[in-house]
Amino acid sequence: MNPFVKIRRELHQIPELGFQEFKTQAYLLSYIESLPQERMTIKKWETGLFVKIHGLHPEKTIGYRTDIDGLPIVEETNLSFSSTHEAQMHACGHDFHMSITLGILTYFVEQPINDDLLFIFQPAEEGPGGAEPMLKSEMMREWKPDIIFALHIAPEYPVGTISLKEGLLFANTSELFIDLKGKGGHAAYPHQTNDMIIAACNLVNQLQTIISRNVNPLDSAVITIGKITGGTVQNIIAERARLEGTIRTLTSDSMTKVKQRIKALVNGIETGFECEAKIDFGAMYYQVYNDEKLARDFIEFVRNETKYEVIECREAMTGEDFGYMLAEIPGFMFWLGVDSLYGLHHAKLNPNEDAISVAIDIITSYITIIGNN
Ligand SMILES: CC(=O)N[C@@H](CCC[C@H](N)C(=O)O)C(=O)O
Repeated sequence: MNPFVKIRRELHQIPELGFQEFKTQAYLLSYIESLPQERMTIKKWETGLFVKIHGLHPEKTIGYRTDIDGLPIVEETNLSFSSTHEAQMHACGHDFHMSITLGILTYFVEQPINDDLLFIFQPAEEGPGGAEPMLKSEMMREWKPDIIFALHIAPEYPVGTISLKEGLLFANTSELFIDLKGKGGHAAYPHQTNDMIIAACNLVNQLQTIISRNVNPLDSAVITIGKITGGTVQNIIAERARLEGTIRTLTSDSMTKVKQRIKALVNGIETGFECEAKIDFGAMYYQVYNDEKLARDFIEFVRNETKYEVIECREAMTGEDFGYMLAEIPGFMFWLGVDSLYGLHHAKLNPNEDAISVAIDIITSYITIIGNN
């Protein structure tokens, strides 16, 4: 078996949520420390890592970033190497991202190039966000790369295909948490209460009118409420309800507008249902904006210099805190085709492992060219 497929399977078994990636960090460290250390410096950052491979005649530093966290999902793949952590799963491909990164790192330990390489193992991409604090860290100040790139698995594309575009690739995001508190009571006496289940249901419907009636239809925005909790038992009118969701917009102006409208509608719910509401916009991620020249050069490189296929895609409403790194360092992100019937964040996501060697092949060839010039 390809050693990086084996590594992927081992990492797949130990998914951990943001800033709790202790076993993951230990696994990564133990592998990286087993490689020859002469040209390598490793620094821990929270539950992540910075690993520098010193070049032969460095003129610049090339950065490559992987995320390392999992999601709170009960895995349903039935794979022999399914998650051993209860209700946690690598359902966004970060196990792939990590094993590919270790494959690239290993290659350049064995075959050094002129430039320095910085590998960034970043915690908490799914939330609350590790990229922004990592970017502000002492280590990043000292080792800041001159260019940086990363990939994300794409279940909808076949293996052997990558996909990207110049400019905007992923949306701006903001988490959304709304707590409602009213007067609960006996299920048979609704007139003596103000039911937070009814208030929450109304609010969920009203929130969608922001997308259909407040955002310019030629722009794009999404509000998803992914979780509702409230009440205690079937015959008690609920005193509390909580909505948890996320907002996605293609522009920061739309994000500001959507948030203003959410506040207005929540105020309306407070008045209409005689309750109290608290809004928390949680973590925000800046859009992923690919440097136009670097993305174009990479597209031409894969198209002309490799046996793989490039699809020039449209932007997506996914979010990625790698956007913060791209806002400060020129670079790009691309999608890696992994051909899974089930998509990202699905309990049955099962990416094709042949994509691991495809990614290692493309990226090591690309870095060899740009890192020896
Ligand atoms: C690639 C991907 O799926 N990223 C996540 C990022 C989540 C950001 C944040 N926790 C939020 O929910 O807004 C995504 O859901 O797009």
